[in-house]
Amino acid sequence: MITLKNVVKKYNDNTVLNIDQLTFSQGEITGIVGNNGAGKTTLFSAILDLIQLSVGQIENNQISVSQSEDWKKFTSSYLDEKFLIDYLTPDEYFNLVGSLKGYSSKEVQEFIKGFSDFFNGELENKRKYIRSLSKGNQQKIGVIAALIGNPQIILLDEPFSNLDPTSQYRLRQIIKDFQQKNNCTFLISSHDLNHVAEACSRIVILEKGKVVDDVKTSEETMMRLENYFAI
Ligand SMILES: Nc1ncnc2c1ncn2[C@@H]1O[C@H](COP(=O)(O)OP(=O)(O)OP(=O)(O)O)[C@@H](O)[C@H]1O
Repeated sequence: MITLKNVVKKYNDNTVLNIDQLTFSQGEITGIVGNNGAGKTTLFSAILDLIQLSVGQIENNQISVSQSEDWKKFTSSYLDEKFLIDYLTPDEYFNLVGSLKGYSSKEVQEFIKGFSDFFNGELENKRKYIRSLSKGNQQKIGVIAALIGNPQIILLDEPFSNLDPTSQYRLRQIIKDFQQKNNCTFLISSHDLNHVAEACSRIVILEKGKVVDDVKTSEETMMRLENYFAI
């Protein structure tokens, strides 16, 4: 469970995140939506302790993220390609991530095999360096690497962007299946309302750093999102 209390992030006088109280419970898939600059990436960076808050506190399973590293054992994420190591091949990168989590390369390869449809024959057993792959394929590597090691909390920043439509649908299913199997918590930011409404059990709308809506996904959710964004 992740809890935010009185969280404020300012850059000079510009307040980009301002959340009184927000909780993400175990087993939820929450979609974070909002227009450009709404604060989605800032929220994720704050939860991952990649930026220092101006005010407030964030706890991940009762561990203050800014005061201990213990939450990193059960938390994983992919925000952007800076998370990758571009002079490795995809297999080398997966093995490296696996080894950090105590998995043998055989176990990692076994796990990775389960995503061969998603990789579409372009990533496994290829001698290409990550830096020479397309943005979409780089993104696939980062997202699947984030699933290695049975994490309990997974943050994905715009995981559907850069992916072709077939891969978007496959990723949606991968997320849902992984959550069901492991009862883990996903936080997913996205501009794709359709995928968010379909994959997520809860949707939080951010606007100028504030939570302006927070709903359980239902049949009306898509209409509610369209009404909000079609202003
Ligand atoms: N290092 C920084 N210095 C100053 N302002 C920043 C910095 N990082 C982010 N911001 C500002 O914080 C606000 C929120 O940005 P953020 O990237 O979190 O939005 P977002 O919802 O992820 O947007 P997008 O959908 O465009 O990716 C923006 O106004 C942005 O310009």
